[in-house]
Amino acid sequence: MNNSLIIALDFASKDEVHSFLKGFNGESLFLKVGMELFYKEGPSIIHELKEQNHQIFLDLKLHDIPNTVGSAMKNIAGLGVDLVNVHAAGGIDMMARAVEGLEAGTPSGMKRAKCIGVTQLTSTSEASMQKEQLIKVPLQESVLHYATITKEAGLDGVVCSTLEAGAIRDRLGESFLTVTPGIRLKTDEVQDQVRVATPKIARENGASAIVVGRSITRAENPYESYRLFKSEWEGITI
Ligand SMILES: O=C(O)c1cc(=O)[nH]c(=O)n1[C@@H]1O[C@H](COP(=O)(O)O)[C@@H](O)[C@H]1O
Repeated sequence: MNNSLIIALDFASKDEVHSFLKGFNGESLFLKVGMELFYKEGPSIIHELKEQNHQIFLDLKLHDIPNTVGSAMKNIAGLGVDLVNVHAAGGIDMMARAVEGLEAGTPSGMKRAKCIGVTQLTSTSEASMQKEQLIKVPLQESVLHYATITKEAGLDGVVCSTLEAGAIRDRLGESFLTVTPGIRLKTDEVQDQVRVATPKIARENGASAIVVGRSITRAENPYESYRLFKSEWEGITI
């Protein structure tokens, strides 16, 4: 999990995923399946990707009452994915039930998926958070607070931007995961993201993993783009 580059497979169907992965020559990857793809293809896409030896982050961002999230996680656990997430705003009870559900649903002999809490989405600015969520503290404080209650609930880490990763690490320790989307190369367009940084900054700030979507999936040469992100993330000059 640590030092992973996770590719966000934000595609409309498995056909698009297959043609994307063709360019990677069977390399074992860490792939994120999100709502768009999962709501179209369901569990079959997970089974296929697992058969191809990829690690999987199932990003469904659960946020509901504790009982519903716990039961949903029990079903998700049977899919055998490596990483799942919930919204930390759902609260400590909800997050604790998510982990209980995962534990109850993980088949014996299999490792339970790691569970992380989404703090403030990387598309959220401090101004919009304060105006729309009526959270009247600096954004970093809100993220740190969500991270603290996520740990208290027994989760394995958080989703945050690279800009908060260092402070979370300092407060909650190195083993508490910081999975960071909003990653762009200097020359990339930011699009709908707000709190963005390069893979180099993510590494310098001590992020556990980076999540990269469109800069790789929509690139002219996705494999080339993947190699570029990976080398900057790992600090290797190519
Ligand atoms: O949980 C996530 O993965 C997530 C949380 C967050 O705060 N921001 C965020 O961008 N993501 C996901 O990370 C990916 C980022 O994609 P790109 O902006 O295309 O690189 C998308 O699949 C988002 O759903």
